[in-house]
Amino acid sequence: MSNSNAIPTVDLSPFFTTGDDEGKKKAKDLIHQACSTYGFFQVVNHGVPLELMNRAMQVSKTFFELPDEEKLKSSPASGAPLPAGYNKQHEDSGDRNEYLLMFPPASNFNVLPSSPPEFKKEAEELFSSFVKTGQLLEAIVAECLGLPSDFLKKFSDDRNCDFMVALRYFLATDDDSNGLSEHEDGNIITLVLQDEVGGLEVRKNGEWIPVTPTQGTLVVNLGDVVQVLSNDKYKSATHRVITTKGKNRYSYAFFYNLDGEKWVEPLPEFTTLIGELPKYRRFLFKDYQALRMRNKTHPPSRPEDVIHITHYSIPT
Ligand SMILES: O=C(O)CCC(=O)C(=O)O
Ligand SMILES: [Fe+2]
Repeated sequence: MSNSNAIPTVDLSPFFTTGDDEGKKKAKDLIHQACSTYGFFQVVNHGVPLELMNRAMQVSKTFFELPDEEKLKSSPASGAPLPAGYNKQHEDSGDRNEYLLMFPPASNFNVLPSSPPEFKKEAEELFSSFVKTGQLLEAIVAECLGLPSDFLKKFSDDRNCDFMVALRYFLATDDDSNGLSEHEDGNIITLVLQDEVGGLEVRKNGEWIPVTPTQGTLVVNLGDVVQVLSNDKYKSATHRVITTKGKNRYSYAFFYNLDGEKWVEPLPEFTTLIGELPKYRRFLFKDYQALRMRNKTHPPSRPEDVIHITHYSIPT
């Protein structure tokens, strides 16, 4: 892999001290470059303690290694906006993984495993730590876009909509290595903690670039909401996960998300105020989230019928 294709790693430590304007500028330049082209970067010194990441990864492994009947005790209850609890992908979905989805620790929707006993504590602590990093990144991304640092926070600050998924990917076989099909995330910003197995790939200039795991590093990608608000100035990253023979991949994905009642559309700063036409029509975020859920629960037989953000594109 040539250096020009490496996913940049950004040191966030300047944002945890005062006075390091040079360091902040360097970080923002890197983030701006990555977000303008393909929407993916990695961060170090992001505020999530290494010890916590390791403990959370360990409890996830212990949970997923339990027999199915034990895991199924955490099956989702009905009525939640997303299936909070343990889920195995349908055979026909093509995605070879199982996952446990959770909302913020205080949510009544959560169905967290009682085994291993430490699962709840570690996962909740990881969640809360991810929220803080998400808030920091939200402010940085706003500034990189040339907006006030509290712009996205003012746009939507309902942290009850955030969710986190602990994932286990199955082993690759001779003819199947599809862990998670190529997609873009629908939210604002996603954080991924991956183990040492690898398999996450991002599409850049038509090529799939592996995001090589490094201890202590978090992967960051932008979601569709930022792409729409910025009228395509920043990209929602296209990514996928490839499975590995003989090794399960474990990861946590944290979705810094939007209040479902919010209307999303290109901001005037990226349209009327600079003389550009909007590339998307406005939509209610919960409608988009429901369409995306339907993609998963009732996968269309033809790939071109899967709903992406282009569903709201205005033809030029
Ligand atoms: O497991 C990963 O590394 C990525 C997960 C992901 O892309 C997703 O859940 O949307
Ligand atoms: Fe994703």
